Amino acid sequence: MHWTPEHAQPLNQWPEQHLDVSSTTPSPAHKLELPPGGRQRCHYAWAHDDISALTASNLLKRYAEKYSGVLDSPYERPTLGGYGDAAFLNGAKGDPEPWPGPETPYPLASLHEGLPGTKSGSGGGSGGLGGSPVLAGNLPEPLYAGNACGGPSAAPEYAAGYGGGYLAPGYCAQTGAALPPPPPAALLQPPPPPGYGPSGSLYNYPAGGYAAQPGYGALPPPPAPPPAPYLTSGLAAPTPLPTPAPPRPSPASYGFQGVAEAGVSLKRKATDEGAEGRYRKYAFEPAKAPAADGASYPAADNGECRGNGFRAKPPGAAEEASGKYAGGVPLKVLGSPIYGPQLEPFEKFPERAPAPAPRGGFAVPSGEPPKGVDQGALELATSKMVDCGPPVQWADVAGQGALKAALEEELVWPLLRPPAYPGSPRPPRTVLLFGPRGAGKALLGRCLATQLGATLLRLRGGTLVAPGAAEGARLLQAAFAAARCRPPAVLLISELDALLSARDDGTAAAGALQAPLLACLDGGCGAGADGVLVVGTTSRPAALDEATRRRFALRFYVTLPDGPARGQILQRALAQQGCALSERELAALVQGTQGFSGGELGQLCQQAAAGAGLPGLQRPISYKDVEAALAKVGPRASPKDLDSFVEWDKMYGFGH
Ligand SMILES: Nc1ncnc2c1ncn2[C@@H]1O[C@H](COP(=O)(O)OP(=O)(O)OP(=O)(O)O)[C@@H](O)[C@H]1O
Ligand SMILES: [Mg+2]
Repeated sequence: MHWTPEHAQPLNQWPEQHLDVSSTTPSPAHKLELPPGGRQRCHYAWAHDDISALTASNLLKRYAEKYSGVLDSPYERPTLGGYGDAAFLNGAKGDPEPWPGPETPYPLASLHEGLPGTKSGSGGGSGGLGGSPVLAGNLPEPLYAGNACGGPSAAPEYAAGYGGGYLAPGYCAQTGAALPPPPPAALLQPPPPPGYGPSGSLYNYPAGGYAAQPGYGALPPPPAPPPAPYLTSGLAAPTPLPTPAPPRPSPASYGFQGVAEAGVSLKRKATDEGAEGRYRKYAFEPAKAPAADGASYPAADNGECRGNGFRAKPPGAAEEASGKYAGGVPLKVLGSPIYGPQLEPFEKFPERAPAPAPRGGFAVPSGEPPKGVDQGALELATSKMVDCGPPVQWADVAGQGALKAALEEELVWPLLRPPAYPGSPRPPRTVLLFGPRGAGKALLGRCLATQLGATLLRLRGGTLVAPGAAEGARLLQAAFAAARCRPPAVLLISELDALLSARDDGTAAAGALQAPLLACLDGGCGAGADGVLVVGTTSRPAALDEATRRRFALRFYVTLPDGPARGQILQRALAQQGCALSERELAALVQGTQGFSGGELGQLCQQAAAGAGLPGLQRPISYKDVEAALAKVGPRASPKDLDSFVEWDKMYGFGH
């Protein structure tokens, strides 16, 4: 029999049409056995016990010819998802269990294997990853086992059926004596075509997933086809190999599979520096503008004060940034380059570009001035509390990778995303950041405002307490009202503890502001106050009573910077002073500043500058100046303090 065009059926049709391998008519008994809808099985069963060895041998030949036709036809590699519909195993579609016939069904795998573009022991045209036992052997176990075939792995079946003899054991039991002697083992297990073999780059999937596929385009042109020893009649092998599947876009998420499979929380995977992929954006980037604590920022509310990156680019900002940091010490501990989009706002957006429309659950239609709020206090709050500082990106915060990831995942994304379904839980509107002084709590609050595209309003507990309880309460209410007027808004209340309990300085109003604060938190962040996020910060979390604590839906510990983060903060701070230390000096400095907060590191550099006579610009800061400053500036948080933060975090914090 020769191949004719009719043999060139698409792969997805041949099981229907060519699995009917019976050369005999089914007996009535067989017809009786027909299970409903089990046509495939029955065809197979007829062939099972009716055909002779000779017929089987002919069939083998015939199949080989048909395959040669199939191989000439255009080949399309189905996607993995296609397995669901085309799952065949031992001729039984969609049935993971072997056919329960009286004898073992013919394992057609012995015919199919080694043929590119066919699926072992199956039809359905699924010549995908699991189709070839050669490939299957290279697949990581979970991937292959997870396909829709659901049956026993093809590789063992192949070995048993194919390696054990030319025909399947089930068949040999009947008429084995009549069969010709099996060909040599080398012929029975032909070498796989190039690209399909264990070392082929095309399907040689690493255990870790799909990372870094070189792409099909990089493959060399397929060489001459291998001989076809599996064709007993000596038929010529199909000349061209099937055209390799078109380049498959390698999804970025593939690289992440390993992490997910490891069963580790993604946010914990956010290593601080040098993190690849998605967390790369958390890598520290020298600031484009001094990120001083907010008090120094102009308070004018000219409509450009959203910390969202849409402010006008200051003239020469880019040049200044590059020039300023060009002389910086190249530091090995520095993270990988910042994630692209995070860098863009300054450079890309035109002057006075409109602020992005509030999105998701953080959106409110309008900022109507709330009734009953003192108009004077509202104006005061608006003019004095709105922070017009530069935007702070995640990369502007050195270290704190896990915390940044947690804030983004548990706060920013839920606030920005629209609710998944009506009635889905409201995203949190309050977050407490606690930790040693200068650890970067306020910096993170500003960063949150930037990420949310929100107006930032800042107030300090100490400032509210100073003028007395009544005035403090009035300002507090005005601040919440001003935030509600300008949604989306982030209201950053530093030194929260000052409002709650008597302090060492014996301020009279301390404690008296607790009730107004709770009322504002309930009203300002309750059901009717969409579009406002309250960020409270404190270095004395133990001063918070339960009522206040409960008002903050999320509570995160802001730790002191670790070594690499200290190096980054120091390098930036020193670069701002025109100082470039050698790598060795910087490493020594990092070592010597253990326990310093970010704020204290900034003070250290200022002290060094003062020692060098700056800003009189007598000479650049040297390592000796910094060393001398170390004698004057030291860490304030004691190990005992740090322990108490850890304890409080364990009891009331959310961990990260
Ligand atoms: N991780 C950091 N990366 C870069 N700069 C930092 C970091 N942590 C702190 N700083 C800098 O240290 C200074 C103090 O930070 P910040 O005001 O955010 O600390 P804080 O935790 O709010 O302190 P406090 O408890 O006194 O209010 C700021 O200039 C800030 O830019
Ligand atoms: Mg602060």
